[in-house]
Amino acid sequence: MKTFDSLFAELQEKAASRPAGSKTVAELDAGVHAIGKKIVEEAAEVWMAAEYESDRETAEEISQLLYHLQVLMVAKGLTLDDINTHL
Ligand SMILES: N=c1c2ncn([C@@H]3O[C@H](COP(=O)(O)OP(=O)(O)OP(=O)(O)O)[C@@H](O)[C@H]3O)c2ncn1[C@@H]1O[C@H](COP(=O)(O)O)[C@@H](O)[C@H]1O
Repeated sequence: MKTFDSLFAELQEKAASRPAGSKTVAELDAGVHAIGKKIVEEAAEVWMAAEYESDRETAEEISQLLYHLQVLMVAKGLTLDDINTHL
């Protein structure tokens, strides 16, 4: 099963190799402003799912929020250690 760390490694590799059809590459090319908007949108979807939808749907929305946060980390050149040091 994919984990937070393994997904991050995959996204870093996608950013470096830039394969055709990658949503991550498209999002990185859209820039930090667009990624930030996506994070806010996904955060709202997490909130709404937690209040009104099932646990499975909430978990799915959380996974999408984590994905978009990781894309922002890659866009900014942040590493997992940069984040982990603040946990
Ligand atoms: N985990 C994810 C993931 N989670 C969310 N998303 C993106 O988030 C979108 C879902 O957002 P929404 O639910 O808001 O759907 P939407 O608004 O209709 O989507 P958009 O119109 O915004 O594209 C999807 O379309 C994906 O673009 C993800 N895109 C990719 N991954 C994983 O990232 C890795 C690299 O993916 P690629 O870069 O596409 O190869 C792979 O392991 C993928 O499984």
